[in-house]
Amino acid sequence: MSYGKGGEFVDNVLLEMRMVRKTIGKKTIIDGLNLAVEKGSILALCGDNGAGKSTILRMVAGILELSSGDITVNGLSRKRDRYRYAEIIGYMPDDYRFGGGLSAEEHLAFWSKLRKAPKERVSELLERVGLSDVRRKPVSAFSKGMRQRLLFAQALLARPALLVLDEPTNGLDPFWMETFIQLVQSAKEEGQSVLFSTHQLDVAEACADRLVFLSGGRIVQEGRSASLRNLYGRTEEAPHDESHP
Ligand SMILES: Nc1ncnc2c1ncn2[C@@H]1O[C@H](COP(=O)(O)OP(=O)(O)OP(=O)(O)O)[C@@H](O)[C@H]1O
Repeated sequence: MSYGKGGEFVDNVLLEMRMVRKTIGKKTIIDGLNLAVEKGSILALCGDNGAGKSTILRMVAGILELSSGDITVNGLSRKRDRYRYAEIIGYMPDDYRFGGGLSAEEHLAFWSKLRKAPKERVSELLERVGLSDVRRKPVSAFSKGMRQRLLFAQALLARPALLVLDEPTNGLDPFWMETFIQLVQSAKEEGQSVLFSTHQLDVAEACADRLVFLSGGRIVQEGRSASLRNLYGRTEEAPHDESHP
């Protein structure tokens, strides 16, 4: 990585957050955050409940306003190039209410139209996340893990340069957790970058190039070492997800 004259990251940086602050009422949630994700790399945001992970990801995804600072992706500013900026990001929220009694296939088809993704992508992704057999079932009948896999598929639809995933392995059983790791690694091999939040340090260590630990809206530690686990982390048991291919 190299730096420009103004101290800015240049060359291989895809996502850059500069002095990003978020306040809600009198509360400072994110406090002057600087963070960069290199092209073709995977960064895991770790930290306890309330550390600010979801807030950061929502700001990067463009669905939550910044109080100050700016975010750029591939040189496009969130403030100035709002629409083009949004097009290069695939976002998986941590909580999404599927409504309307639609099936998995109908949801993905709807999102693929919005993102102008080719039709074939729908069946390809349903297959990849193991939902082909239940494609016509209403999502309201899905387990948490199955809904997570569908949300992950929608983030992948348009092959975005940046995947922003909020707690993507939450609710996945060990099989699908392992599959998730393989899928983000293939995304990386195809040149995509990934920014995801997790409480599961095993997952972060298995697939991320860099782990960033947050506390109170600030970065408190970063690196690639398993020893960080002893300082800041806990590994949680994976809940049961019945649906295997
Ligand atoms: N709309 C809001 N109004 C007030 N406070 C908020 C709001 N949204 C988030 N916060 C606060 O901001 C802080 C960071 O929340 P955030 O959801 O980003 O944390 P997190 O690291 O994602 O937590 P978790 O691991 O529990 O998902 C928390 O103290 C939370 O209570």
